[in-house]
Amino acid sequence: MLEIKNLTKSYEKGKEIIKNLNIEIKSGEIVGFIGHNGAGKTTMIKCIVGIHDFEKGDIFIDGISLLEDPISCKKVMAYVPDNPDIYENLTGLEYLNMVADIFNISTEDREKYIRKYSESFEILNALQDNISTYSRGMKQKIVLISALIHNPKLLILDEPFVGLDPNASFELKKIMREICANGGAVLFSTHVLEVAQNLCTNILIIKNGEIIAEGETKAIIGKKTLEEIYLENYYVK
Ligand SMILES: Nc1ncnc2c1ncn2[C@@H]1O[C@H](COP(=O)(O)OP(=O)(O)OP(=O)(O)O)[C@@H](O)[C@H]1O
Repeated sequence: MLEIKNLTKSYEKGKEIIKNLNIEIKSGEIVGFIGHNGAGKTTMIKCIVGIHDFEKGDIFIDGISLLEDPISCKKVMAYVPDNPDIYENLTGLEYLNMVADIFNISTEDREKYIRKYSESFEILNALQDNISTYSRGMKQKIVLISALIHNPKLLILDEPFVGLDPNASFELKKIMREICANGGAVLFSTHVLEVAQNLCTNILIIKNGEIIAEGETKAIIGKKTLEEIYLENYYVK
């Protein structure tokens, strides 16, 4: 579903933030992406979703090269950034319809998905209000719904649980599992190791721009907790 080959990314010449990185994520996997502050998680995510360019390598989404056909790649994936900065002057519903227009979603499908996810995230009653009146968590819920509205095969999220209330976190985990059960895949960054341990089929650990561990969660943690494994082996002093 996602293949990264020899990815190298720098912001300044000679200072590589992502160093010749190779990753494969298969359908059905929920992958927790963990690593210290400044390790390169957001940078890698922004390369995958086409926000950042990169010097070397390529990224394949469902077999399609991001370099050769970025539009087709963007049609099958969705991205939820760590900061829900969206158009404040629209209502929640106007924003969702705008995204649905971009993805050419039929009236029937958009109504179905907006209702389904607005009910899941308990925001249906606020959809007619201006986004400027929303709390941070409410904005985050609108961004999540806008990501789900085109039924993506690959969902990529940067710190998705920060700021979500417990109900919304529970619903999001359920949705991630649904996407994977339907043959899709999910990649999300997090610093909350308990969530990664309990939710993720696979774990990816990055340190200073290099992948230092990857594999099935149970194989990585054995009889320990992910926190113990992380602190014993990967803690950056
Ligand atoms: N736009 C930018 N211009 C220059 N350097 C940047 C830029 N964005 C990030 N960096 C640098 O790239 C490195 C990796 O940052 P990145 O945001 O990818 O880390 P992260 O793993 O997501 O960290 P965190 O857990 O703190 O969110 C850091 O050294 C950061 O200072």
